[in-house]
Amino acid sequence: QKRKTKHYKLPPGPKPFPLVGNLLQLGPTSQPHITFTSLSKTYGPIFSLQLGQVTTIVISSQEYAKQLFQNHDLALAGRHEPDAARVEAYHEWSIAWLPPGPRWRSLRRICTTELFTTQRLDSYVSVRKQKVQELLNFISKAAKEGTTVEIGLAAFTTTLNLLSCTICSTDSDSFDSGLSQDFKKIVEDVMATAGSPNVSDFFPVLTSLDLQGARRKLKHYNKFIRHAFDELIDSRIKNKKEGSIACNDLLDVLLDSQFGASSVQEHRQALISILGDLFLAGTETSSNTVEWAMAELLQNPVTMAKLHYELASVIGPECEIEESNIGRLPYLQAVVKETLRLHPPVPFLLPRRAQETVEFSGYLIPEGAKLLVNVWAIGRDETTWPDPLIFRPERFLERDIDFKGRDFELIPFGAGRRICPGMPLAYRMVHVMLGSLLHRFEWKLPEEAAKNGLDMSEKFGVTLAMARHLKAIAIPIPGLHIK
Ligand code: HEM
Repeated sequence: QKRKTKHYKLPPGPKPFPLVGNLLQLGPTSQPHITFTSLSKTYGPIFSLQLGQVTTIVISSQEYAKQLFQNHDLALAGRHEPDAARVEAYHEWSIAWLPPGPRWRSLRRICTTELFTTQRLDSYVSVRKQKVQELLNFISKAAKEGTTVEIGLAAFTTTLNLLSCTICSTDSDSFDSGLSQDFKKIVEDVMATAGSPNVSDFFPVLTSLDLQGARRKLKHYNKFIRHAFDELIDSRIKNKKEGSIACNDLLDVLLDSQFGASSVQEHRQALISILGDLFLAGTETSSNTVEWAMAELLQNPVTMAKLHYELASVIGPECEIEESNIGRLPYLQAVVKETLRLHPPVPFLLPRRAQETVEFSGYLIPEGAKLLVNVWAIGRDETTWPDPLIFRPERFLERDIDFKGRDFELIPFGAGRRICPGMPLAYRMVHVMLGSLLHRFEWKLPEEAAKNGLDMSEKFGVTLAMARHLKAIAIPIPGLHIK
């Protein structure tokens, strides 16, 4: 390999200093997606950085993303898991952080065949419908009482319930218990901690010092998460022993599979990591999408009116939006795509590791290098998107572009073998939640936000959240009555 690639060089980038590499030039950045986008304007759509001991290659254009997924997907499909993901060996059974070996394949296969097939997802449609109805009832109550709705939290609670009834046939929370608020805080903090630049990741020799306290924080959160899943698993095992009717859901399948675990403890560790992956990866991403979409709609009344019109004419006042209706709502789909373009919930695809040295479009990607795909930059690239900063869903009515991993200018779920396996469920949840909020209610901003403008700043982590959570006032649409 070395002989074959000796004529190639790393992609261009700022000259590194000894030992620290380019770390000092980057400065303390709390928004790496923005910093890296401006670097791409200087060094081009593929550039390299030496971040401490780690050679890092950053891709910021659809052309290079296409190269990656079409020509080098396997060689570059390893993961550069952050040190934070290694706490209590979480990464050893995590679909998100495992390298693409037999263990990753078997865990991913179980999830895709037992959870995300159309047939499996269809079998839980009516339970999910019930959960969306609870969301509408909650908002209806807030509208009657004249209180503002924290959109992200309402969407998060619903997502949590939609996921838990699909994965383990249980309700996680009701709207007034406060549990989902605690869980949301934990997921937000885990995402921010795992995604933030960490000295331990740049200098693996310093890992044991945990200079930024990331391990300590994650240990604390793990305790809460582990406790919640332990309770869930123990109660299912007890029910099974007592002869209760099998739920035949993913949790039953996971309990019955060994997937190579060599002891009871290891099996439990595997269950915690898999459930952790699904709940952590599935909640914030989906609820943030609804929150960003609502924030954009509230600032674009004409777009909101068009969406109201589509929902009123296609669904009508008597019916609720169902998952099977999504295909008949092209404007709703365009609004979701436009939201995912401007506000990709995962701004960088999860960091990849070169499993071997690769010649990549005339450049060298050395074995072990870290590869980042800046989805945020690709969605705002002015050579692809006219007026990229304007929220204009119509662009997706004019061009046939989808986010399923074939159109590399829109890859909020990634592409290739590591594409998000939860996409089919996220697709249903996000469209139905957003569509229902708009079908049943008019929305306005509280006075202060209406006067001063909405704060659209971002909080960076593995996921990209609104730094100030969106609050809005719901007004029931006349003539529509929530049951
Ligand atoms: C709008 C919602 C969502 C978005 C935008 C999203 C996006 C992503 C992205 C960008 C990745 C990384 C892909 C890569 O590195 O190439 C990913 C991975 C993953 N997502 Fe999602 N996701 C969403 C919802 C969900 C849901 C609902 C679930 C499950 C319940 C889920 C489970 C996962 C898992 C397990 C992985 C790791 C896959 C692997 O590394 O093999 N996601 N997601």
